Amino acid sequence: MLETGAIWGLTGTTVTSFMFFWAMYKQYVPHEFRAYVEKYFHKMIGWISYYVHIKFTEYTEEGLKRSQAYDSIRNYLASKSTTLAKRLKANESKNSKSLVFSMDDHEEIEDEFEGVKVKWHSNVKVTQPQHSYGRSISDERRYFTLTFHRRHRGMIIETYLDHVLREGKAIGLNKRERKLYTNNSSQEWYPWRSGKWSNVPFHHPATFETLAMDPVKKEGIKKDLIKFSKGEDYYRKVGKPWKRGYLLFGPPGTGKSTMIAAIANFLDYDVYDLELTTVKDNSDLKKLLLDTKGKSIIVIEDIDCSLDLTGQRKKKNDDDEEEDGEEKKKEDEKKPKVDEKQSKVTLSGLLNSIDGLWSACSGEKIIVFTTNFVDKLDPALIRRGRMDNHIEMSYCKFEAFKVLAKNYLEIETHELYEEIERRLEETDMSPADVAETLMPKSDEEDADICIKRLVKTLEEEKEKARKLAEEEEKKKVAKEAKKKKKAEEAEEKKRVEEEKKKNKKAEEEEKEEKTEEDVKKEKEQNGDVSNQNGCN
Ligand SMILES: Nc1ncnc2c1ncn2[C@@H]1O[C@H](COP(=O)(O)OP(=O)(O)OP(=O)(O)O)[C@@H](O)[C@H]1O
Ligand SMILES: [Mg+2]
Repeated sequence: MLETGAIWGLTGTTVTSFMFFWAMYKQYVPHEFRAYVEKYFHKMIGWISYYVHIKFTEYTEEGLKRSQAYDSIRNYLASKSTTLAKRLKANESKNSKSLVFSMDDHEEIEDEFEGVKVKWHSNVKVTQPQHSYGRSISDERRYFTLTFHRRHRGMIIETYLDHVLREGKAIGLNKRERKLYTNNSSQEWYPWRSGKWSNVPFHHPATFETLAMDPVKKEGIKKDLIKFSKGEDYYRKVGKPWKRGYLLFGPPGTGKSTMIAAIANFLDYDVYDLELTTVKDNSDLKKLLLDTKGKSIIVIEDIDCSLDLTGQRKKKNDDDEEEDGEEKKKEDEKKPKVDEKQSKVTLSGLLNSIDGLWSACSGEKIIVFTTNFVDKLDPALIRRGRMDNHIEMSYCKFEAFKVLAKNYLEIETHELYEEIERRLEETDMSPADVAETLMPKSDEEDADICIKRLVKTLEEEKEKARKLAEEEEKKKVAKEAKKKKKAEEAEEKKRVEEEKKKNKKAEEEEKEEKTEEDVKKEKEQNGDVSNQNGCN
């Protein structure tokens, strides 16, 4: 019998030799040849092994779309790994108050279901490094492998996997930390990363309760959202993809972005903030949208500025527009220009991405466009069916003011409310400006001071608006006078031209008459001469 020392010695030698050969293999066998060897090695193992392996990759469809099955499995395994795995990964939780553990890369855990044991292995494959601007960066592709005895194949595929996916999804929904995604703008540095999202936790405090707008309109929107979020069967029945488009339009500071945050909080959805100007082309846009999950809001802010999506503008057929031509040109020059080199997304590309065939992938989605200038948009972009619900966010009126006063000052009534109501009807002030005026600027400022400040501001705003209107009126009158003068000058010019023409014609006719008379006289003279000659 071998002694313990001898066994350790033997084992040590075997391990050392193995490590030596492994290092030699890795160093000297070329990469292509290794892939070849590994392929046949796996084939051989398959012939003799009793075990079945199933691979679940992080991205599906040629790496275009994040796999929901992978995410569910990760959640399921994370719930098991705290007790079963030896190596864990720790991340901060939702509120950064505690830690969340998950299975580390290259770690293995065993699970048991209905008396059957299976093994899960987490893998990561690092792609060949890509070189850009002198940097060498590689991409990591993760996947899980499930291993089980082949005699349980039926049960595992039909029952166990269903159980894992269902549990994982439920855990995911429970623990879900909502995210705000934004598309990567660093394509120049990492070109292969274009078409990908990066994210941060979404903690916007806006809710429908704090949103200042007409309560009837607000209720309507809430009902619409609830109907949509519960409408899976209905959408299937009518044969429509489960998505809904919202167009939010109105002047700056009227709460369009705040409304998006309120919708996200109301439905518990993620937000994908799509910056169109950094999307390379239509195909990149498709990739990005394919990589979005269900229960999400896809937002394109200031769609009129994002790209030249205004389609055919109104044809100029108006005198006024001709007059304004130069002013408009100047204004256009002032506007920031979209970098055409950077983004080649077209209107048709965007339309296709909103409701092309593949846009119906991966669950319910809300698409929101915001704009300050709804008239500038191509009608095709905002037609019902694409943008189903058009919501105007307007200047602050009394109902909206009451919400703001309640939020900012915690008051529901005040003796100046009537005056404020009247003044708000007379003045166009955005909720953002009203909110800023209402906000106490120091501990000494109470509700009364803030309300009085608002009344004063409204008065000033009214005066400002009056002066502006006067100036506008003056400009209009000057413009009219200029137009009239121009028309009169043109009329005068026309009259002079016609007069000239008339005179010229008269002169010519006179000349012609004279010539005829001369000819006649000449003839007569000639006749006289010949008669005299004849007589002689
Ligand atoms: N309707 C509103 N209810 C509550 N707060 C509002 C409302 N509108 C504006 N605000 C306040 O004003 C700020 C600016 O509003 P927001 O960014 O939503 O305006 P916007 O319409 O998106 O403007 P822009 O057109 O410039 O993007 C918000 O942070 C919020 O505090
Ligand atoms: Mg905004």
